[in-house]
Amino acid sequence: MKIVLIGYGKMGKEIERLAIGRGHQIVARIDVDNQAALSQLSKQDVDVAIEFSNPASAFGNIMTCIEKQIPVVCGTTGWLEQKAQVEAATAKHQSTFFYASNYSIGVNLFFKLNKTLATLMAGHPEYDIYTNEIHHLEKKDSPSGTAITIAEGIIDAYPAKTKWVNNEIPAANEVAIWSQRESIIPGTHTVKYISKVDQIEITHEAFSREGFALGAVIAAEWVKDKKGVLGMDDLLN
Ligand SMILES: NC(=O)C1=CN([C@@H]2O[C@H](COP(=O)(O)OP(=O)(O)OC[C@H]3O[C@@H](n4cnc5c(N)ncnc54)[C@H](OP(=O)(O)O)[C@@H]3O)[C@@H](O)[C@H]2O)C=CC1
Ligand SMILES: O=C(O)C1=N[C@H](C(=O)O)C[C@H](O)C1
Repeated sequence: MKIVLIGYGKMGKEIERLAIGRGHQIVARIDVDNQAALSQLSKQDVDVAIEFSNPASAFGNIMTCIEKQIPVVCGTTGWLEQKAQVEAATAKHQSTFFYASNYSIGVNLFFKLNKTLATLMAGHPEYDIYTNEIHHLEKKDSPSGTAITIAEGIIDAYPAKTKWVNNEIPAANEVAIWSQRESIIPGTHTVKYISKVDQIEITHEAFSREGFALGAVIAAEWVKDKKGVLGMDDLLN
């Protein structure tokens, strides 16, 4: 498979290592110093683009791919207020857009566990809900995309909660996400239910970026001949 990497930072380099190991070819690496190279590519040059850049540049990069009908697998977080525009453009250009806030298989299992736990706990208001994410000091967005997905999962399953807040004391209808930036931590997410007498806690801790990168390459292999707006639920089910 011919892959273009958009964003050649920590994730771009890890994806390159795993993609080459699985027999794929990297035909271009687009980063901040050669952004124009993306507009010169056509769908004949590339099977799929994998986009891990930053919150400010993701939308433009994705739209360029969609307009060229290059299938794009995006992992960049912190830009999702523009996702509806991307979905409309995908339909208009009969193109392909795959998105996940987290490509790790373990985290996607954790998302399911989180929803099941929230369903159980919805009948036990004596427990307060607490969620926490810890990431390395270079992370640009807060809260993490994964933490937002976790909070949305709780809101779906726990009728008394209708919105999330970040790093502020929550009102009764709010899920608090507490964000922490520390050292080189690849990504740790915790959900706790705390009562006066005990607590229930689930945590996913990534030991490296390998799980994220492998999931993105598997998504690229799966999506290359598909059309429409897709995500991890489509891939894993
Ligand atoms: N969904 C998932 O599973 C995961 C998502 N992520 C997300 O992926 C994104 C990237 O993470 P990470 O690799 O750690 O970040 P890095 O900062 O290490 O890499 C991002 C790279 O993109 C470059 N860049 C900046 N502007 C552009 C542009 N216009 N076009 C192309 N590249 C550009 C940056 O250059 P410069 O540094 O010079 O600005 C940098 O080299 C983040 O949003 C992060 O939250 C991360 C891990 C897993
Ligand atoms: O920036 C990161 O590093 C990560 N970002 C994603 C997020 O915001 O959830 C996924 C992972 O936690 C690593």
